Amino acid sequence: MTAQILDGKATAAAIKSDLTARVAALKARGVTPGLGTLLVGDDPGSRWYVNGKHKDCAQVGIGSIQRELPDTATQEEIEAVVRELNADPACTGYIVQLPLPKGIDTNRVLELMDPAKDADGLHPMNLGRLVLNETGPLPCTPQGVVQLLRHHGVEINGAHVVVVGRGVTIGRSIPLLLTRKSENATVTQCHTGTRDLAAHLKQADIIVAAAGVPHIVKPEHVKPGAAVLDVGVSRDENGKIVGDVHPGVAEVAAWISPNPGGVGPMTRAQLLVNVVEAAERDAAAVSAG
Ligand SMILES: Nc1nc(=O)c2c([nH]1)NC[C@@H]1CN(c3ccc(C(=O)N[C@@H](CCC(=O)O)C(=O)O)cc3)C=[N+]21
Repeated sequence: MTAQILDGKATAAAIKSDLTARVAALKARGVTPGLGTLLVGDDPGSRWYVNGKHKDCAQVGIGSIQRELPDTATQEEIEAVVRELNADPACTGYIVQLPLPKGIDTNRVLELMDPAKDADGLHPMNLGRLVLNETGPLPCTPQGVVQLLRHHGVEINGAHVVVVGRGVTIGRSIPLLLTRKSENATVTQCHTGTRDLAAHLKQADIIVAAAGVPHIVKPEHVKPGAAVLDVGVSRDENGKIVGDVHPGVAEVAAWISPNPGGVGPMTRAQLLVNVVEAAERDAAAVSAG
């Protein structure tokens, strides 16, 4: 058996085509969504990601506001730019590219962001809204995983999902999304304190591998017919991506997300969704008010 591909590139393209129409409708009402990014320092990887986000914006008609600071920037200088983005009417949503340089209090920066402009869905207010089943921006990588499964018709309702990892970008919040009534999954969260990871993985209908440990999910861990999502991004000595999922898993699973070409493009698409939905909420409030 060879697994079917959970094609993140194609799914992200479909989402972007839907967004293009919604952005045009917003513009017709006089609202232009604009994504801001704040990049601190010049890590080539971070710069590549940020540039990719602005390319995506150009494709769907979203405006771009690019802010940069040197890696010597102080806490105060970073916070000053955050305040400017909060106040800038052209910036309807933004992200502070992570990680920030050593010595910067990242949580203090993130908490200063206007939650209504939080394109990452990682502001404590928005994570709290998710817990309370209120509407708001959703964390991009977890929502990208959910959309990738939905788009390919993989049954989430009633499925047993095993998440490997408890990092802030996905592991900690994906169980919140998957256990909503609209998804209705049963979730087991595994992490470095888990006693028998292999036994948990073997029970899974869906595996979300987000540990950042190369090839931690091996073919013998996977129940035949499972769906396996590879969220891990490690690099080998040539800079090539090595995921959390061993390539041999494709012979056991029914569905597998390639890496690259799986969850990464979906994360980027969801960022645009958050920006457009925030602008749509604003536009609706203006019409109502
Ligand atoms: N505030 C903030 N928000 C983020 O969302 C955020 C961040 N900081 N810091 C860094 C991580 C990383 N990240 C990725 C997004 C897209 C791909 C992506 O599209 N990857 C492609 C290509 C990968 C390649 O070839 O190098 C793929 O998977 O096909 C990867 C990684 C967002 N991040």
